[in-house]
Amino acid sequence: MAAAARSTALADVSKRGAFVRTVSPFRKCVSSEPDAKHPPESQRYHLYVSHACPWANRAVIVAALKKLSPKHLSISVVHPTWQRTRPDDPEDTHCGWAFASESDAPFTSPSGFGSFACKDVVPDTVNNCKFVRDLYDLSLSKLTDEERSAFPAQVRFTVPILWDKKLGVIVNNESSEIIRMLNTEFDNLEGVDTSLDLYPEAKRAAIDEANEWIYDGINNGVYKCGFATSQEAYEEAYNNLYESLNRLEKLLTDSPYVAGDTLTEVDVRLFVTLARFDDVYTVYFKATGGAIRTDFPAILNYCRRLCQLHPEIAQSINSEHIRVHYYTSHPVLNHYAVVPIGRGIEPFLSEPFQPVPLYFIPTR
Ligand SMILES: N[C@@H](CCC(=O)N[C@@H](CS)C(=O)NCC(=O)O)C(=O)O
Repeated sequence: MAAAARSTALADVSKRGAFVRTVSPFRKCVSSEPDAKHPPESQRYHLYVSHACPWANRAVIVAALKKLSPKHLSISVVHPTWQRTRPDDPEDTHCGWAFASESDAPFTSPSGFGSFACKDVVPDTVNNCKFVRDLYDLSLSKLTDEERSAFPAQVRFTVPILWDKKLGVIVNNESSEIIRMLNTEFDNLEGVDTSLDLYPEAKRAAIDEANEWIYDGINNGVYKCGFATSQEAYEEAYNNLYESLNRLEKLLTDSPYVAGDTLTEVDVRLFVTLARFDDVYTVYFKATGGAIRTDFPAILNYCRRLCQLHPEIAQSINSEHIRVHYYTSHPVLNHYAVVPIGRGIEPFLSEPFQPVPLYFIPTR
């Protein structure tokens, strides 16, 4: 059965060494339509996230911007360092996200190195699980035979997860869909910011178009660089990444947000990758062609605008979890779990942002 699949995204590599992301299998929706299986209700749903994970960071930002969390939506935050998820079974070497309490002893890396504090973590008070994998097992055990047969053979135990506390199942584990639900489906609950629409009708075509090249070149593009297992696949991903960043630099020289003059979901989806770029992707994922704070002034200016005008975005960044996770969780990439000293993006965001167009180019 699907729950038996025990590897992680690092194993998702094609014959020619290119990273190919596995499709998220839980794709139900919270919906305000009559008779919906998962109707919007205050405190019915729970978000499982990692502060290190860019995909989960999207959900944390949208929940905060819409004023859904913590009043209507509760959240658990895993420890940044992956652990053996079946430590008593020598045959089962899967490593993945683990829950912890702040009072727990520090974790070591899966290869047994380092000491990483249980700081800024929130345990699983909904299901009392020790590992994110356990949540998938719980939810998979409730599938009907028909549903199970439609499930992929390989299930990755990923975050974010949107969990239905009433039915005891995962609703959805795909961040791009979770943020759309958070954006609209809870708007009837008290105190939710209904004036904020991150996917407005009039901008949908522009948002969809930008999401596509930004996902391929940048969000998933950094992973294609970092998880490639052949020179050819890495170089292809690298070229695509820097072509996309140059395209973005040009766009943001003239535009305050990616899709014009207001914040939309494309900015949230993009920012979470930019926030990890300099401390992690330039080193760990071999993105050596330029860093945001030194080589992309318009992108840096845009990050400042996002964080200063939308403080929920700035508050969602946890540079320590980010660094600790990447450098300690994949022994195959960094066996000794030595974490490079990082400066974090935060100190670079406080300088006032400039209006656009960023550069005045005289016509003669
Ligand atoms: N397409 C998913 C991707 C989520 C994802 O890959 N999350 C990573 C963390 S950055 C994860 O949980 N990986 C666990 C694993 O690969 O086993 C989404 O956008 O929600």
